[in-house]
Amino acid sequence: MNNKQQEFSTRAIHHGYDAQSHQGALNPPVYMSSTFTFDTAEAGGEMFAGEAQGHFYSRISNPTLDHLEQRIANLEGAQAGLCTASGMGAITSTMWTFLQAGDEVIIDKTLYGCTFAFMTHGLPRFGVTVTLVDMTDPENLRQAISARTKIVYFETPANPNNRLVDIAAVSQIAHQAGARVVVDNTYATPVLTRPIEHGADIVVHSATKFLSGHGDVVAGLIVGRQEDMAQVRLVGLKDMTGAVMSPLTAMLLLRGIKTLELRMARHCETAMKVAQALEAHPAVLSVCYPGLDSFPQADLARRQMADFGGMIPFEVKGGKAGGIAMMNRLNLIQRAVSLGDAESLIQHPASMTHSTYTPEERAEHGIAEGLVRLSVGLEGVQDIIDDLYGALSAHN
Ligand SMILES: CSC/C=C(/NCc1c(COP(=O)(O)O)cnc(C)c1O)C(=O)O
Repeated sequence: MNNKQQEFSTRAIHHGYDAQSHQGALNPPVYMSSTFTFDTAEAGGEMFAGEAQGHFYSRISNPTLDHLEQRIANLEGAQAGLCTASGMGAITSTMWTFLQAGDEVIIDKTLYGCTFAFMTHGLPRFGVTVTLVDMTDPENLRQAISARTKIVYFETPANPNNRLVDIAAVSQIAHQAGARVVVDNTYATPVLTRPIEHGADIVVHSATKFLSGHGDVVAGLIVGRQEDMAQVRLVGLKDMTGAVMSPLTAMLLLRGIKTLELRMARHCETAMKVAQALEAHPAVLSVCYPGLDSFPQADLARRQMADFGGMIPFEVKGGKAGGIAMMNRLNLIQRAVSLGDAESLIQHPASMTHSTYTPEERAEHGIAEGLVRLSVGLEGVQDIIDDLYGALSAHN
């Protein structure tokens, strides 16, 4: 194949793997091996010293994970990748690698609940200052950033309210101050947004979600420059967290990623129709979907996203009680946390994924008590809409 970059799905299925180099196996072998033998005692010493290449212990590297790391890096347009046991494993391994007491991290005001807890309660216990900034206006970052700022961190779209951050604008400001930009790309995936192409330094994923797409793994992925990924592998992952991925999980992720582009197209197509149907219903107060003209950051959505994702946060009349009652009347849509699965899932952030925020913090960070979050699955769109309308029809 000439050096023209192949299309996304071609790379998602084939990049970095040659069956003829693996007994003709169409799928990469799964190396369920915790340790690897040395040809000589000296060779072992050279590997530990980093003077020789190769696998010696699966907490550091593994051949099956290697295939997945190369593939996700290619799809995100990064030099290198790293697998972790969970999205939180990806986030914490990255943060511990580049931070020490006295440093500052600047985070956007809306993050997934456990990420928010790690940043605001975990890091400060170890002398790291965490500053919250509303990055929907990059000028707020310019006012807050300083030479102490080592990392600028955000999600776009953000969990749970789909708030966007302008990656290029924020990266330009962060780099002027010498900070690294770390973007959680779980919601968009590289199909819709590739943060590295907009100037970000590191991308993290909860691969538990859209990337695997079948609700059958908990996993994380990190991509970035070669030297940064080597540091996260040997410091954050090997020593600080040990949050390593099983080769079996890597195999399931390689399988899920083959259909990522196909699935994201269906998630987005269905979500657009569901968002429009919700917006038209009299019992619905607000729908925050980037593809709607009513979305407050519609211009940025069209600039930064190839399509608008599968996540729909919305509010119904009656506040929290109304949202909970509506959720309990659903039949097809499953009441469950997590997102990006074939099954449509619905949950209540204030009492579930974002219960780590205080009520005051939720109000401050745009997470309404009555907000419900729908992850639009791959079922028939009319069945999803009928289930929602059935649950809303009883709404007074
Ligand atoms: C207990 S709530 C279920 C999990 C949910 N989210 C996870 C998540 C993580 C962390 O990823 P894991 O460690 O793989 O779960 C990181 N970054 C983002 C944007 C996420 O949404 C959830 O339902 O919103």
